[in-house]
Amino acid sequence: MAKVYKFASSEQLAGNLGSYVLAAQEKALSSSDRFNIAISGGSLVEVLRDSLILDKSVAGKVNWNKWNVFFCDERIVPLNHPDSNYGAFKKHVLNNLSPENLKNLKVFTLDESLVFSNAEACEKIAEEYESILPASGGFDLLLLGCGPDGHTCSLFPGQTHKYLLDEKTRKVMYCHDSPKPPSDRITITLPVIGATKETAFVAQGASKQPIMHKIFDLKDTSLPSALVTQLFDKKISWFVDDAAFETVTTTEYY
Ligand SMILES: O=C1O[C@H](COP(=O)(O)O)[C@@H](O)[C@H](O)[C@H]1O
Repeated sequence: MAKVYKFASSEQLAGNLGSYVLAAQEKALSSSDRFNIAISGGSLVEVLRDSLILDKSVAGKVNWNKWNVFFCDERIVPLNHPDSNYGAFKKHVLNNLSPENLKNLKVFTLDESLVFSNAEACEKIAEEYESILPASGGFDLLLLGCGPDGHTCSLFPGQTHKYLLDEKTRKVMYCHDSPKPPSDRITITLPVIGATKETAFVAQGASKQPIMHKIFDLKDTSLPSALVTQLFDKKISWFVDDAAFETVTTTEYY
């Protein structure tokens, strides 16, 4: 069964998510020199700032110099564009770190020189990103968001984007015609999530109530966030707040 951790406030959620990330960091560094983590964009980035920078009980224990940071999905825009997931992470997290913490921190972004070209270039961005993912063992931790339509990473529900969920071998895919702008994106695939040691979703706020009901009460696995939870349940944790989970009645978390 997947685990659901529910909190009354966003501060509590952030602190507990921070402790969860630290535990994954320690576990990884007990057998490796580097901690391989992939993060999402959207609302998650500000939660990361609250967890890893502003929560002082967590901040001092983050071993940034041993982190390899990747992106679960990225929008194909320049890295300084307001829609860039890297750009958001830089603004909210990296810009708040000291030069000492940044020395050996590695952040893996898409190849910006190919941005704003044609579909062929977008495919190339996906191929190149796939080639720089951790070679063996996969990720230690993925941090995922969940959109109001049930998408996670840039895995969207519906027939048009089924090719992304159906992918069995590629690790990174070009997502075209995204229903949420910007239209061109890259995303990790289900095989990558399946090979990851632990995965946490974060969902906060009343706007997430309808989708939480569909994922947990209705168990609508046509929704990528529900599908990921069903497929990899034992390795999945959800960090939610009371507002997002207010209308969820089940305690059977897959
Ligand atoms: O477009 C995206 O949206 C999802 C969900 O974002 P949220 O703001 O609704 O939490 C995000 O996880 C993904 O990385 C991003 O590209």
